[in-house]
Amino acid sequence: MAKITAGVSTSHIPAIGAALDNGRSAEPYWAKVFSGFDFSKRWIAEEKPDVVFLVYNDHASAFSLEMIPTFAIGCAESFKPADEGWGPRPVPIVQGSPDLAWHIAEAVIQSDFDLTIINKMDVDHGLTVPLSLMFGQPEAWPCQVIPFAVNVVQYPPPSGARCYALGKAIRKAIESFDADLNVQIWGTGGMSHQLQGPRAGLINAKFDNHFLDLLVNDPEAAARIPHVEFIREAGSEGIELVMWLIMRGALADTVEELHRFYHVPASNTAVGHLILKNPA
Ligand SMILES: O=C(O)c1ccc(O)c(O)c1
Repeated sequence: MAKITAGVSTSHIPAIGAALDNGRSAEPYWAKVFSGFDFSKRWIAEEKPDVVFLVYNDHASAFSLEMIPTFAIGCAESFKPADEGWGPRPVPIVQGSPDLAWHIAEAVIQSDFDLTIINKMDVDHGLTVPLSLMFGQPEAWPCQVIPFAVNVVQYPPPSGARCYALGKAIRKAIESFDADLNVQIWGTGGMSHQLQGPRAGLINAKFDNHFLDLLVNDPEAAARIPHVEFIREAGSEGIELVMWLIMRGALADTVEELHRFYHVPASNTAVGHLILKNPA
């Protein structure tokens, strides 16, 4: 059977992708950001996941105000990097995992979570920046990826509790897939940031670190945080942290924290990163 061996969370700031793509990652400002992923790159090279189930949000690249799925699963054979206004990122095409994705869609929809099935989609920085942070700049991404897009852009986003429960349904679905696959689940976005209005630039390190602690050790409490608290404490885009709850819901109640990194600033946000190992 397929197994979820680990969860990874990371912010997905577009300027990180631009720093890598434009050869600026050694500059002192960016070197500090990338240093938080040195352990992670060594770790994942040994772990060699077959598939990453990657929870992220689209930034009006594949979707728009014309179409806003709350939860959308990518079932295609492959996904091209999106053109976000300055040409597609020079990163490999993402290879999907259609058989597993369709199995998850069937199991999760029949567990009463209504997913939108996506058979054609370009993927933006929300998905490609986490891949770059974890794998660097390879010729081809070393594993298959199932993109799982969550609406955290247009009100109303799903609650943290709903996301946490969805993670549990995703875990059941993956672990009932009859193939010997090493699967990781990643939750991306966050941490505190607000990109517009009088509070633009808001960073709340105390809230972010408390959220990291809760996510690892008391995920039920993290799942009870209401939208208004995320937005008040972590800024309007801090709501992206509900995506980390999908990742956490898909792991065991007790996990081992293998790695943690927290750094301010990267562009307008705090960078948070966790690697959580599922018990064997
Ligand atoms: O400019 C920024 O800091 C920033 C951060 C995260 C995002 O997802 C984004 O679209 C922009």
